[in-house]
Order: sequence, then structure tokens, then C-alpha cells
Amino acid sequence: MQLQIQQVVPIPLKPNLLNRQSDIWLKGITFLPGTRVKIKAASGTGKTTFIHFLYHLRNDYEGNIFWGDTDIQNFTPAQLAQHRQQKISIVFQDLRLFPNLTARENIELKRVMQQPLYPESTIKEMAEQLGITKILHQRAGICSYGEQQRIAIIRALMQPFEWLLMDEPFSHLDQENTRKAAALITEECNKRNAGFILTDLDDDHYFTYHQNLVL
Ligand SMILES: Nc1ncnc2c1ncn2[C@@H]1O[C@H](COP(=O)(O)OP(=O)(O)OP(=O)(O)O)[C@@H](O)[C@H]1O
Repeated sequence: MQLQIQQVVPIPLKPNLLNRQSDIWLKGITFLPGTRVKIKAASGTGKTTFIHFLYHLRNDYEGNIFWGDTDIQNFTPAQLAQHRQQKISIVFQDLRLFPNLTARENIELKRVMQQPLYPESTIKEMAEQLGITKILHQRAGICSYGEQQRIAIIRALMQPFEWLLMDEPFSHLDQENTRKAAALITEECNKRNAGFILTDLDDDHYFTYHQNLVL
């Protein structure tokens, strides 16, 4: 499924953005299926805002966002729910784990929210790959931010998707753990022929991107 952004601008930020150069705001841009897109921008320039527009958590923008042929504003609640279960997955910047559930329960909830894509054993396999097996039984709320980030990444990989949205997904990880997480994400996207959109403050060398954009 291709994604098209047409002349999008956040209404609250419009006065500030009109004087800035951007590859995305107020532009026409297409993200082809299965491609890897990096969006780099300084703090406070709208990365989270843009990701929330794509996931339809916010709609205070002008312009249009098309997932395939459908303007996201025209999705019914049922279509949006199905879209989020089958077509797009997300790693939020603020992670949004349930603090009183264990790491495993947070991931398991996502696994069973639709016809499960993977057996339960995959949770342990991915946790081993990312080095968080020991905290799977621990409440997410007492896990370190780096551990929580890895839980959120595995949770996002538990469901089917054509696009994975990731908002500064490695901000609490050291280089070695980022390398491992990037390898797992690449493997999972390749299995699904899926694309991803990743935001970050700086350049990185963990992926080869098809599009490298500045917000
Ligand atoms: N609903 C809103 N109304 C008005 N301004 C908002 C709203 N939401 C966010 N902003 C402002 O929009 C700007 C961009 O915020 P956003 O969180 O998208 O930036 P960001 O690039 O993700 O930042 P960071 O890298 O620090 O996480 C900020 O100045 C923020 O205060």
C-alpha cells in the first residue's frame, strides 16, 4: 500500500512553518510500498506531530494523507481499527506501555489483538535477540527506559503490517542494542515486504534508506 502526503501542514504550527524549508510540510510526496524512509529533524519541529497524523491520532492539519486510495480522514472507526491491526504498526516516542502489566503481558496483548501472526514462543525468541529475556516477567513500569523501548519494539513487531511507524525508537539505546534492534526490525520488515518510516534527531548508519528527508 502506498502512502501519499499532499500539502500537509499542522494548523497550530503553520505560522512557524511557512518560513522554513521542509521536504514534507506543504509538499506532495509519495512513499512507495516496502520502502525505508528516514525523517530527520531537530527537536520540536513536528516529528511526533507528523507520526500522529499518519496514525490518525491527530487530525488538526490542512492537506490530505492517503493510505492507498483512501484519505485517512474518511476511514470509519471500524476501518481505522482494522487498518491499525493489519496494515500499520507503531513504536510511539513515549512508548505507551501499560506500566502495571509485565513486559510479556504488554507484548502478548498486542499478539492476540488480531488473528495471531506468531505463536507465543516468538516473544521469547525476540526478547533473546534484544537481550531482555530476564525482564519479561517484570512490570513494565519498573523497567529501564532502554528496556521499555525494546519491549515496545517487540510489541510493534507482533502484528501484521505493511508499514511500521517509529518515532525516535532508539533514543534510550546504546549502539550495540540499537544495532540488534535494527537487525530485528529489518528482518521483520523483509518477511512482510513492509516499509517503515523512522524519525530521529540525527543521521544514522543502522539502515539503508530509500528516502532521507528533513522535516
Ligand atoms: N496540539 C498542539 N497544539 C499546539 N502546539 C503543539 C501541539 N502539539 C505539539 N505542539 C508543538 O508543536 C511542536 C512540535 O512538537 P512535536 O512533539 O511534534 O516535535 P518533535 O519534533 O517530535 O520534538 P522532539 O524531537 O523534541 O520529540 C512543539 O513546539 C510543540 O510544543
